[in-house]
Amino acid sequence: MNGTGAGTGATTEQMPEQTPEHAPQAAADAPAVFSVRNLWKVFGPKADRVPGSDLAALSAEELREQAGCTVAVRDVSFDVRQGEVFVVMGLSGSGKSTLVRCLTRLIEPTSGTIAIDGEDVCGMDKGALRDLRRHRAAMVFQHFGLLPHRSVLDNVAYGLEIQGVAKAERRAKAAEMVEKVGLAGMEDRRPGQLSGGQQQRVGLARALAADPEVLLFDEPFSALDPLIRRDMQEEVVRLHRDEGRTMVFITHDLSEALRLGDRIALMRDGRVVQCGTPEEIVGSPADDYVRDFVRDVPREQVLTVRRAMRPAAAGESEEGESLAPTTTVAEAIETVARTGTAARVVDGGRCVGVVDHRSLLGVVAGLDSSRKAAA
Ligand SMILES: Nc1ncnc2c1ncn2[C@@H]1O[C@H](COP(=O)(O)OP(=O)(O)OP(=O)(O)O)[C@@H](O)[C@H]1O
Repeated sequence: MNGTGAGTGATTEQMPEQTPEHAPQAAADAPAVFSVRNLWKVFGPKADRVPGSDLAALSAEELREQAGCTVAVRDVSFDVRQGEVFVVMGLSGSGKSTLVRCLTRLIEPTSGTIAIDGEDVCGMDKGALRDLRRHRAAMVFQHFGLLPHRSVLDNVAYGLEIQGVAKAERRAKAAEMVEKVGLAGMEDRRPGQLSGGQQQRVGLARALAADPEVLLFDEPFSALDPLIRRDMQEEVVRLHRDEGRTMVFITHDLSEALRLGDRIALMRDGRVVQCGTPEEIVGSPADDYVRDFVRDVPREQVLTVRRAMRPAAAGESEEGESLAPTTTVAEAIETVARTGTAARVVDGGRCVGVVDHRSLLGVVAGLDSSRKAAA
């Protein structure tokens, strides 16, 4: 792990377009689907003596030498809210996969609590766990493990087959999902006759066919070339927008996290160093590590006019173009440059502030960083 954000910086070209295609943010007061509290995962002998003890204060290296243990997840707490895309981001080895695998106990947590819809995951027996993984929180892996001799349709129907769904019903459901992920007309092909991106879509359709409450994605697109990867990201955004399904998405790629996430948990050495919206992470980094991580992000493409606005002066709240509070600073710059005047930020029919050349440039230059983004 290189300890800095070097190499993770996003270029302008890679940056998210915060256009209306981006799914609406899940409401901050939406109920939690997953609630994780004080979660630890320690690998190694007698791992359960580590959380909360003096051993936990040792550096990773000391702990490995003295106790033969590795702390992959260290005292992590967060909620995944209904309808949001929750991204877990961090460099290689920071604990992302371990954390997400703990959610459905594909990896057994060492200590802490996990609940799904208020139900204790750690107390589930084998049957309840199977049900959890199949119906409630399905995982989409980087390698989908498609069955090579089966058609696209049968691959998609496979999960339903395991569940004992009758043939006609599962084929009908599978056909619907194949259509949903944009593979209509390819039902009879074998996986080997598909491109990498199309194979990913088959895997996605298979996970969707089980109609899980939450989709868990483990770096599903990291092996794809950039254009196909972009396609698949848009597919995820579209699915999310159409269905509002809750998603947890692991990535080590900052631009992917910013493009997809309603909220991002940024991990370092097993800890969540900051959990917030893309705007909070980029606009109000919690520490130097996060600041370094997001250093190359074009701020104007992530930050919104909420950060740039100032109170309206007399007469200003009735004049000028109106912008939604979710408008990016980049879009607002275009409006202000075109009209040559300040623009109003209007929320629910009420003018909540004004942006002008100066306030917008202040955000681009980072002069706003002492100011917190409005909630
Ligand atoms: N089964 C295991 N036994 C021992 N240590 C493990 C095991 N699995 C993971 N680790 C360690 O836990 C830490 C976190 O690993 P994890 O795979 O969760 O990270 P990650 O952020 O998902 O990395 P990547 O992006 O490379 O997949 C690493 O130091 C890793 O070496």
